Amino acid sequence: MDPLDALEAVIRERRGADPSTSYVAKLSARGRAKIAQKLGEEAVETVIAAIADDREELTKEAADLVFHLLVLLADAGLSLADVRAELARREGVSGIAEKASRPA
Ligand SMILES: N=c1c2ncn([C@@H]3O[C@H](COP(=O)(O)OP(=O)(O)OP(=O)(O)O)[C@@H](O)[C@H]3O)c2ncn1[C@@H]1O[C@H](COP(=O)(O)O)[C@@H](O)[C@H]1O
Repeated sequence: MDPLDALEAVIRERRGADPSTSYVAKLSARGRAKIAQKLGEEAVETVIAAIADDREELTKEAADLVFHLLVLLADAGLSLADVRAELARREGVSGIAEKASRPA
């Protein structure tokens, strides 16, 4: 199984766990605004690592960012499948536009 799909499944399961033993449950219990705030903080930390050209830190912050995005998506009842479908739709749209702009 893809590691992101596996993490998404764990997050869905842990949302209902005991907040004293689960970070996902604890954060989810604090509500959508708090989850979104954490995502924003991780995004800022990712930007700082990128600007500092610190590849090791950027990798870690990117992992934190993706993890918190998955927690937010789960809270909103959305999934990676929804994001993949949107990306595929855009790829389809741009693919059609690219073909249309090519000379016959
Ligand atoms: N991948 C992660 C993961 N990445 C980051 N984090 C947590 O995200 C938090 C971010 O750090 P911060 O210092 O910003 O946050 P904090 O101080 O804990 O919280 P605040 O009080 O500041 O809001 C840390 O507590 C990290 O442990 C994660 N917590 C859990 N997972 C995975 O999620 C799954 C479920 O975890 P549990 O819900 O804990 O069982 C497991 O597979 C875990 O490996």
